[in-house]
Amino acid sequence: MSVQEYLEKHLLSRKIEEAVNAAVRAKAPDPVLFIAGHMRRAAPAVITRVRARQILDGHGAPAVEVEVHTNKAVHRASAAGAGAPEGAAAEAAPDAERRKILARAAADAVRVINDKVSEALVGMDPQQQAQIDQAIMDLDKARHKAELGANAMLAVSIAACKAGAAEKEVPLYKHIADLVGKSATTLPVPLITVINGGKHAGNGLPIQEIMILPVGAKNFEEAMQMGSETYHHLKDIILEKYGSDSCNIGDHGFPFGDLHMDFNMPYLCYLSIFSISEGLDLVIAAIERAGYNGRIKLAIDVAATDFCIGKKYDLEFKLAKKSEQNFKTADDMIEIYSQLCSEYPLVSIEQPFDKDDWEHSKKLTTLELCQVAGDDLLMSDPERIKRAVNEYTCNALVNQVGTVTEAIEVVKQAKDAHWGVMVSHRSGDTEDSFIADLAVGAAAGQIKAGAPCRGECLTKYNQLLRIEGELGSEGLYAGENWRTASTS
Ligand SMILES: C=C(OP(=O)(O)O)C(=O)O
Repeated sequence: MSVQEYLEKHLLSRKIEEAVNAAVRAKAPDPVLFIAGHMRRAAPAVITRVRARQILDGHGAPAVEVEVHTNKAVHRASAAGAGAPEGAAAEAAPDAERRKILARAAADAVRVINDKVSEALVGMDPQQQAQIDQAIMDLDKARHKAELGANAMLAVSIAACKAGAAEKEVPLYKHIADLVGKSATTLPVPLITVINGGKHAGNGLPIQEIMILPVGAKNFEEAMQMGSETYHHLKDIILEKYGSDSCNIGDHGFPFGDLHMDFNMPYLCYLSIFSISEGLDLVIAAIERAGYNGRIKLAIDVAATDFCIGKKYDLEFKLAKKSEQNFKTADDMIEIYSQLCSEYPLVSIEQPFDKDDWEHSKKLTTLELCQVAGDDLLMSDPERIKRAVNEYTCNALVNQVGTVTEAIEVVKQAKDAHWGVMVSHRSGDTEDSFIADLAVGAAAGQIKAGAPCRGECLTKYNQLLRIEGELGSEGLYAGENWRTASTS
């Protein structure tokens, strides 16, 4: 592009004139410096380099942090987990060894970003998210995100998205809404995890999460207040019923409790419960004690892929002693879910069957008992979503995906099918709060970001509190419309 073309493209001749007029009006003592400052701000931002480093995520595992530099500022992002997919070797390795494998993967991703990704993105306009994401994907196409790793790619994409928002001088959620083609005024209902089980905790509970949804709150701030009160009542109930050993994560993250274990334990990983209804009973008791009966609903993430053996579901997969009666068929599981939906205010079930069990997921969805959200089943993969939409295999999307553009595409796909959209964190996430802005920008209606405790979870909820404050009377809490907010 010639200098003349560049000036014309960015309307710089007019901006030079404006800068000169402003210098005259301000009686600038040094007009050249004044005009230069003006023009630096008026010049379009371009990416000048991309830098990556290794950090630790919420599991204390190696993760990749990325900085996108423009001629104006530096924008930082990170995503949970190592740079590359963990692969069978890492999955099978003992924890300490796994850390080494993940560190090597993260180091590889850092090298690729500093070298190849930086070179590919230099000179690009940070507002052109789709082009940036395409350039990242093109680098890794042949390897299906194996070279960079999905999480490292996501970190680059998010950092670029933040740079795009800064260049437009709008909040991040507004920039995302522009990319989606929506207005950004809907605050999501938080699905707040209050009990962890499955592979995420050391108790006997087979399912991964029990969550509360304060749908009866008047706004997001009240929703978080209701959620955190209930969470702390739950702690008291657990202490009364099972004793202090049951709250087994200390304030400072030590996994077996420390002197501070009476306060603010991150997740309620008590050792003594085994059944889903036992967990739900505790949460219902906490909701009642907090005085929010009827205003808080329940959700579960079964993460059933983790305990599907052959075609059966081992509800005692973490127990040494097993009984045949707790080895359930998929049809038994449908019975269990139907029973739970009739006995509790259970409004959402995530990943109720194995990742490839399309048939039973469809059977459950068709019963219309509650929202059925696909996580492993869909893998945020447009082809799998298309099939699920056609076959009505589920009716909500859990969104965890490779680049911002891909996330937006699958959200649109889900919206077009009139599905619910749940923007989700990763377990052991980093302190990046991007998904809060994504949930508002994409008008998802639902966000799942963990307990009302621990920095990596709170950073998302706190960002939503800021956004609600910023939107003022324009902000609308999804509340009872949490399933349909994304489709309006
Ligand atoms: C948050 C989740 O956990 P993970 O990051 O382990 O998939 C989930 O399964 O929804």
